[in-house]
Amino acid sequence: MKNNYEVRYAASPQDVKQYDTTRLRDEFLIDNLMVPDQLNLIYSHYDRFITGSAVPVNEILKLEAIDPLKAPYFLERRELGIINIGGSGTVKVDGTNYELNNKEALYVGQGNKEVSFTSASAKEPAMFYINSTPAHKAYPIKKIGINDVEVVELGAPETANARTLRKYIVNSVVDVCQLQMGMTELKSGSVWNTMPAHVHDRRMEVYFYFDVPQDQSVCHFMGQPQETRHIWMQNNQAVISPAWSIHSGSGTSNYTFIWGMAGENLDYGDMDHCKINELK
Ligand SMILES: O=C[C@H](O)[C@@H](O)CC(=O)C(=O)O
Ligand SMILES: [Zn+2]
Repeated sequence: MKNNYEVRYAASPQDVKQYDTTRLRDEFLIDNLMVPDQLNLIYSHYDRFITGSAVPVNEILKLEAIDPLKAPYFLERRELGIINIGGSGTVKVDGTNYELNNKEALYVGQGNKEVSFTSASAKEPAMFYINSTPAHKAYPIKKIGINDVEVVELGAPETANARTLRKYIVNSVVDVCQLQMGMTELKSGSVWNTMPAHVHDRRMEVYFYFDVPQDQSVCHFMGQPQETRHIWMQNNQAVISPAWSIHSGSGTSNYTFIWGMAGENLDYGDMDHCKINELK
């Protein structure tokens, strides 16, 4: 089965100011992830960042070189990060199997030719979330288990932003060209992520919201700090955050999200924080 893909162009903040709800969602919201037996990819012109998912149920899903890459295979000039948010599954890279349980990750460096995805059980399929960025060097494949991540506790219950941040694919854990990925889990009773908000004009970012309880939702905030907009996000949806945009959210309950970044540097802490009482 062929990989499905969609291309999204980059937009200037001056243009985005004029967007209505539909246009904002068309440009930035990704709402076709985690579809059973499909491998779906969204190619963004922001840092040529690809967001995708593979949910193998009855089929083996293979990562293919989509047309915009003009490459013989997907990773010819790219690196790849995968985090499994479903049941146990396997990522096979050039003949070697890597088992990924729930919330385990795999970094696959440039130059690997064949990548495929399978689930251990069709009843509880693996749900592979995928990020990929251009790469200039071939770094080794590395599995990142739950004990390999760097953990940071952030926020407080009083400000409804108590959360655990887990850095999976950052350069202190695995050698990478430009991709960074991690997961942030909101504590029960806390709803705000990335507040105080920040921007990093050096890097774009994609947020993927999951483990959102049934009938609950997350309101994602984007835009320049003094010109914000919001997008209501449902479970298993992602949103592209341009380098000029804040990326923060508030839920009607707690939830978890995966963040992925790419761009100019690998310094996770390089952010320009926005004063909460100056946001508009
Ligand atoms: O640049 C860093 C990213 O926006 C996220 O890692 C922030 C985040 O998960 C949080 O504060 O909750
Ligand atoms: Zn950020």
